[in-house]
Amino acid sequence: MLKTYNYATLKKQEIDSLIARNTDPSNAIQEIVDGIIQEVRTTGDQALIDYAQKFDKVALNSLYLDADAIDALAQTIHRDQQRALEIAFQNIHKFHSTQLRRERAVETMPGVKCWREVRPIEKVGLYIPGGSAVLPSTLLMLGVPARIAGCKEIVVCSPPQSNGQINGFVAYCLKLLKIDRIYLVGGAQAVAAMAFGTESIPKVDKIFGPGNQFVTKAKSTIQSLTNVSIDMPAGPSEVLVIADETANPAYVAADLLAQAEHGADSQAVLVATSQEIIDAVNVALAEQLPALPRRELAGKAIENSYAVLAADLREALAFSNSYAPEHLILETSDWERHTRYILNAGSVFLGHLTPESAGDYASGTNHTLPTSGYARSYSGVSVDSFVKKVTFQHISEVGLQHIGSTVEILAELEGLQAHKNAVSIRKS
Ligand SMILES: NC(=O)c1ccc[n+]([C@@H]2O[C@H](COP(=O)([O-])OP(=O)(O)OC[C@H]3O[C@@H](n4cnc5c(N)ncnc54)[C@H](O)[C@@H]3O)[C@@H](O)[C@H]2O)c1
Ligand SMILES: N[C@H](CO)Cc1c[nH]c[nH+]1
Ligand SMILES: [Zn+2]
Repeated sequence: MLKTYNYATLKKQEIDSLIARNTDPSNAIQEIVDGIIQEVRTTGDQALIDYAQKFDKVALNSLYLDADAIDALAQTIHRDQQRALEIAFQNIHKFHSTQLRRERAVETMPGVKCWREVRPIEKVGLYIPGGSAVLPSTLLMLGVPARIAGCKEIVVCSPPQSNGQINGFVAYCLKLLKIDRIYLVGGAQAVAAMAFGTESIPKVDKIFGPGNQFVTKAKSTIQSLTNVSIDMPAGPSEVLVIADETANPAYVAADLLAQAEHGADSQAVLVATSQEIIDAVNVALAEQLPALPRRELAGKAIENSYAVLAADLREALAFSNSYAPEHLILETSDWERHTRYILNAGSVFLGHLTPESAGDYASGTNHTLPTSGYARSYSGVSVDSFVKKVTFQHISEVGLQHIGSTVEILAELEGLQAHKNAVSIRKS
């Protein structure tokens, strides 16, 4: 049952506390993660083997699986499952391949030509979650844009299963992506291994992928310790559903539960334009929850979530913009008039027949998205995340005549004589 707040009577402080999530007020997660990073830096592979034993309850013989092992595992899945993964792969590929666009060169002054060229990030590390559920779909969401961008080295880490293997679905996705090795390492230790390198695991330039609070904290921490960057903070899943009187309460409840089942720390927020809708969704939640295999996790997430009563869709969107959800669902027939008011959201799902699960798996958009309010400033993963854009310029003799004195004056007013000389010497 979702606890209800009335938007009209909420004070700023109350809104601030409602929209806060996954904070680490006592620094407990930071301390654990700092310890893990330190251990991986000093003892490398041995730390990874020890943590696999401690957290994943596996005694690893090898830290990775190679092409033969991946081939064998990929063959264990059914043809219809292979086909579903292939369709997801193709749709993600179709959507992401439009993202690599060439920009035109610009002549800012006669003879002064500037342009940008796209270059792939050479070495990328992909983290595929595997704690409470193994997510082969995440491998497609990260691997497809990495391949389109042309990244040379793709390092993949995922926690080992209890038999020291990965599942056949992950193996099949590796084959679709033509990746022939996977490291059996999870959690903060996987992030540390890819950030610093170990005897077995290569150091990368950028680390991608979602994960629990340990993974997310490790990603934010390694940025201050290395020159390795990250895609974004992509932590426990969250959804905010806006529903008006046209919404089907059963659909709304199903969408809330779909994200709630990721884990107890997921959030599923309902913003509705009447108390009747909230009541009907609560009834639907009570009907649907008991039938779910992951009802315990989903139930805990629903307990940690809430509903907000808004006067109308504009007010509902005002709350949503403050919350900045990873996923925003507009369960209203009137969505077209309102999309322009959406300012902060990772990925948006419009109308009654667009379940968020479609974006999680197969419609084509990426499911690696900013959480915890970071949708205010970060985009989800795309091909852009895997490339840099390098600027170039060329100045001709005519160009130097046009721009030369401007640069000389600006260098002089900053008191940088050598900068001025670099122009003057070419003019004389
Ligand atoms: N934002 C996104 O784009 C997005 C996408 C997919 C999934 N997700 C989220 O990713 C998360 C995946 O989490 P998960 O736990 O299932 O898998 P995970 O792979 O992120 O974490 C599992 C690992 O966590 C480590 N760990 C577990 N308990 C620990 C402890 N007490 N101390 C230190 N390390 C510990 C272990 O090494 C374990 O291998 C979920 O919260 C899901 O909602 C987010
Ligand atoms: N909803 C998750 C992102 O928060 C992605 C996912 C993978 N599998 C199922 N769902
Ligand atoms: Zn999901």
